[in-house]
Amino acid sequence: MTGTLRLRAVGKDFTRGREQVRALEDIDLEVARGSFVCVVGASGSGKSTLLALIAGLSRPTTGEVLLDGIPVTGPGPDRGLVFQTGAVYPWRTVARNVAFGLELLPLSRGERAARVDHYLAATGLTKLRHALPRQLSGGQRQRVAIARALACEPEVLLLDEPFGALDVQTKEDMQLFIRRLWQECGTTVIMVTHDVEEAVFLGERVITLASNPGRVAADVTVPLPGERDLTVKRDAAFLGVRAQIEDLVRLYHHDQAG
Ligand SMILES: Nc1ncnc2c1ncn2[C@@H]1O[C@H](COP(=O)(O)OP(=O)(O)OP(=O)(O)O)[C@@H](O)[C@H]1O
Repeated sequence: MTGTLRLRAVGKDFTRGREQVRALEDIDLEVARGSFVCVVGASGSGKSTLLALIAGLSRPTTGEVLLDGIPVTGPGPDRGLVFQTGAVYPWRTVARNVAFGLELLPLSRGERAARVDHYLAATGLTKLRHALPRQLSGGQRQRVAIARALACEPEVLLLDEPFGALDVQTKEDMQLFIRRLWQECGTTVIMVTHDVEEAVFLGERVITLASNPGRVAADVTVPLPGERDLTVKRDAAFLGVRAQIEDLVRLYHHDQAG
């Protein structure tokens, strides 16, 4: 089906010394174009492995990943990836960081400059365009990484704990920022986080992974309106889903420990 990301019976094994580790098993997932899906689960449940497979940085041992019906065989500009920290080039200015991925695309100089300007404005970084990453706060640096990924206008934006290293206040600012950006850009977003509150606030769907091997334990649709501000975190519906998913993460974590 067009516009959709599909994982079909995806499994991933790693070898660690003489041991075989099954990081993911039998993952079947369909993510519609333009949706916002969060992935939670205990440490080691395979969240980062799942993103790496979708990004094409790693190949599945079994099954396949399909974007618009075409198998993913490597990284590509149709999938942008942002990590927790440090994914900006320290020697490049903000604007040149945002331009980085565009240098590999068949765009004219004018088109490239217009894209950089557009995504600097969308991420509130226009005034900082000549700054170097070391002159920025952690939140600003993450916005540069997100702007750089979005500038390639990917079909899917993959975020791996992008706000995990930020203080609570900055994190909430970034949560509002990424939701607004998602609504403006219409890109599909798949975000891995440890933080269930964050997952419920941001996601239309929250997928919980179980560990050992990593597999889909639950796929919960978040019953909240599209327009959300931070006060929604105090609503009964929000607190109910949050508790439900926290229980699932705990259950499947204990499952693994036991
Ligand atoms: N390159 C690798 N070689 C061997 N084992 C690996 C490799 N990458 C991941 N693993 C194993 O696969 C499993 C899943 O790891 P992964 O990093 O995807 O989990 P995660 O849910 O993202 O964890 P965390 O929340 O701690 O980041 C773990 O058991 C991990 O040790």
